[in-house]
Amino acid sequence: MANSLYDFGMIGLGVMGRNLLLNMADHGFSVIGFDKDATKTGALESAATPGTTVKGVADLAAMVQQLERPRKLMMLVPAGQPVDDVIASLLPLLEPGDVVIDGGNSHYTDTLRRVKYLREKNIHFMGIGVSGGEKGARTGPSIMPGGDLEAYAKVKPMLEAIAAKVNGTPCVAYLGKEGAGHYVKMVHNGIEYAIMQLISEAYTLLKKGAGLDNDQLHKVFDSWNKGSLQSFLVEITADIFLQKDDKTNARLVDVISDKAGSKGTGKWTSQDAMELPVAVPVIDTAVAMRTISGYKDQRLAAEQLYPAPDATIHLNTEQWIQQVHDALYFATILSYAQGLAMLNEGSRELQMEIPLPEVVKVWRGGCIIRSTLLEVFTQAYQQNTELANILLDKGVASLVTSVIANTRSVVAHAANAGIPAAGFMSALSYFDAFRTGRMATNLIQAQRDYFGAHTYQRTDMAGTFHTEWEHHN
Ligand SMILES: NC(=O)C1=CN([C@@H]2O[C@H](COP(=O)(O)OP(=O)(O)OC[C@H]3O[C@@H](n4cnc5c(N)ncnc54)[C@H](OP(=O)(O)O)[C@@H]3O)[C@@H](O)[C@H]2O)C=CC1
Ligand SMILES: O=C(CO)[C@H](O)[C@H](O)COP(=O)(O)O
Repeated sequence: MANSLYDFGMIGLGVMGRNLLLNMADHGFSVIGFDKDATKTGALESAATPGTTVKGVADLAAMVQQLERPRKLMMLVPAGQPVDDVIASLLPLLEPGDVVIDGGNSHYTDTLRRVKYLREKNIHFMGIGVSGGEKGARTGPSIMPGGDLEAYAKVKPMLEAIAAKVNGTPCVAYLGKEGAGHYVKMVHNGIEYAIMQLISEAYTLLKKGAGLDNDQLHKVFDSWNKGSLQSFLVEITADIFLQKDDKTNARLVDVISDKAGSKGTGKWTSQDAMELPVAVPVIDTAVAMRTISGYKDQRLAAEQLYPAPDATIHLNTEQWIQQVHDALYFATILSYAQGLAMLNEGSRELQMEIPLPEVVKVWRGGCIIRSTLLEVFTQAYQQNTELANILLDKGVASLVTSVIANTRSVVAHAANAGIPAAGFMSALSYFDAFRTGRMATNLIQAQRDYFGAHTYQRTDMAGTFHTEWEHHN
């Protein structure tokens, strides 16, 4: 491409950066990518679709000089210090009006700080959440932009071109002010943690409770993926059970260590939810379970100390599979409900103006939490754009009601059989509290007033009251 300038630049040619850039090229944009590792710039060029314009360079200044003005650049580097390092290296090379996008999983408070810092230098900075993993980035991710509307207008045609499509509609929309894009992506990941935890519980309930082997588990999850549980995570779970290990004759899932890692977005969701406050106990539980998974030595020691009850579920296998299906459906709805309630409250508290009807539409395709349920929620928000919690929608309520009895049965059986199912239990407990008009928390308020003169409100008259409680023994 002698003498011509490139439409778009990418910094960081790892899993996401390389694939997103190739996706842009496939949609007719001329692109240039920078990575300090020359093997990655070479790999970028050799992976390009013939006929597309893709260049890889190991010199940041050379990349910036070859971009069309105003420049449009994205970085896909690890969150935290690397993002600040890239900004510091870029700043002397940029001009007022240039657009810099952070497409990684940055914490929204870092994004707020960077937006402010770069605004002072007349550089547009946008935090954009991208979901879909390696394959999604290459063929159509879900994209969650937030921040500067003027900058968004400049990159909107490109983002709409590369995003996943659902019925022809691109899975990208402007999702609010300042750090909103990264806030929405953080909560997306919190919901992702929750649903992954629930699927792992369904797996253990079927495996330990009913003795299903990997082929049977594949069939169950595959059939679930053809019905009301249809989703990306259920689909890949079905695949996982069939994968053979190339080092042994075993199925790969059986030789993978049970320590689950994390990069922090689930934990941030829990932390920020506590801060607001808004209750997201299924997400909290999912984060905690990954933490407990790391206590391998302690768990092995405890296994010797505390013999497990008989884990067999004494129900007809087909009946048990149906009950676990229903419990997974129930708790998945609860996971979305908690995440969306957090977005509602976070948007209000932080004045981000996040449009929830758009969020659920953007999540319908391309992202890790895409599922047929997002269509249900899209309809719910069409009925009421101000819905504080999707559990208050009548359509959602009828779906939840249809599976509640089986969910209660699964939770009771899991408790009796000693099979850990904290996600299901937590979803059910949240639901039972949420649908209770008068909880037992009047007693907590009485205790607070008893020991700390924290006062209380009454059910029968307005005002704030304190009692000198009598000590009765
Ligand atoms: N993988 C996934 O499924 C998803 C990841 N994300 C997020 O996207 C971002 C990128 O992730 P991913 O592509 O998986 O990560 P990778 O580790 O595959 O790639 C990161 C790239 O960033 C480069 N890099 C690291 N530090 C710097 C630096 N200081 N300056 C310049 N370049 C740097 C690395 O270069 P080098 O190796 O040459 O040092 C590498 O090419 C992260 O924030 C991640 O959380 C978002 C959605 C999905
Ligand atoms: O953003 C993503 C998916 O949406 C990334 O894959 C992220 O790394 C997942 O989180 P974790 O690594 O903590 O499981």
